[in-house]
Amino acid sequence: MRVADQYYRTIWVDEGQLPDVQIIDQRYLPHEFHIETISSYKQMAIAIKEMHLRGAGLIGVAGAFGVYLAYRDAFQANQPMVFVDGAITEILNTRPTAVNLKWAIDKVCPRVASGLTLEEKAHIALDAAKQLADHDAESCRLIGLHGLPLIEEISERKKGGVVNILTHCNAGWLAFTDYGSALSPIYLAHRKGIKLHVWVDETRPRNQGAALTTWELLNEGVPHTLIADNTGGHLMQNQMVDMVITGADRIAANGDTANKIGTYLKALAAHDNGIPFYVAAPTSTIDFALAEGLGKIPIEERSGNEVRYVRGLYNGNIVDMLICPENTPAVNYGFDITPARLISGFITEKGVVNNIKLLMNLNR
Ligand SMILES: CSC[C@H]1O[C@H](OP(=O)(O)O)[C@H](O)[C@@H]1O
Repeated sequence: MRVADQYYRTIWVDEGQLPDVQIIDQRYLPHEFHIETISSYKQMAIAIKEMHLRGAGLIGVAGAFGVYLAYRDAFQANQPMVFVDGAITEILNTRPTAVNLKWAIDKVCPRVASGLTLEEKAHIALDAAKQLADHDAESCRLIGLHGLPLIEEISERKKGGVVNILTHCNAGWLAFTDYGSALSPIYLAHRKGIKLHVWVDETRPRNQGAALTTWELLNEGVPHTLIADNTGGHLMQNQMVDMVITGADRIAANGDTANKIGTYLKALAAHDNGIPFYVAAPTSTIDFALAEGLGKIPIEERSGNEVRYVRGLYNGNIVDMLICPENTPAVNYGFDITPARLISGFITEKGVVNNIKLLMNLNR
């Protein structure tokens, strides 16, 4: 994506022998644009856990680069393989819900054959991580292509009138290496001249919608309006939403989908109002080993401080403001499960599918 006339991916390495990893540090957006240099696996594990970067696809790619850094750390400090194994387990445990993390690490690790030096292993892991980053970006580009006809169809039905799309959290460019999942078809439709408007859920507690999705849409010139999380139902009852597109962090084999907390309520409201509800995700987000999602997909619980405080700009400084009495107990479930029956279809890099059988076929 272009930011201030320069093209960026969300994660990359510069030229050179076994380079550091660069990421866009999302904690400061939309107010400041920071790039963080990641120089060790430990730093990468912290970046994933503390959400310097986030979004299922990007978490996966970052995990892959974390494996590379673990080999590089071991090579540079002359550590045994047990160090690398421990590092990989640590990276795997940073965020439990997005299955892309395991998917990516499972892709990189078998590529590193035993019998090689640690330096050679680091080079192989680096190449594998770079390939996964390219794969992630290409998958998202294809999600855009496959999702586009769904928007075009509504536009045609409305005789070129504005297509109103509601989205939750940030499933855009920032959540992947490039393009995004839910936002990818929206960007493509906008570039093709289709009139559209996006309702952006603020997405408490961390406000990925308010902070990140609005920033992305503004950058791309896509008309949008920020709404409080509780507004969607009212908009849907009043014919102000034509479709909902969200991302996903893990899709079970029956189609049950984990996504940012609050997604389920949007799906219920969409169902009640006959509004199509699509989940856009690469097939790396499908957990084919998990028969169903309800009660089975691990739900990340984060610090209650993310609920007690809200981050914002005050007098030119980024500050966290307490919004309740100090020490008020707060619970912070990061995700909820939307049952498959509420989902109209899945927009993947292999096409749009709406039933379990077709979803399973994508694994071939
Ligand atoms: C890959 S879709 C983006 C996805 O990421 C969000 O979670 P988080 O910001 O906690 O990483 C959310 O569920 C979005 O839909």
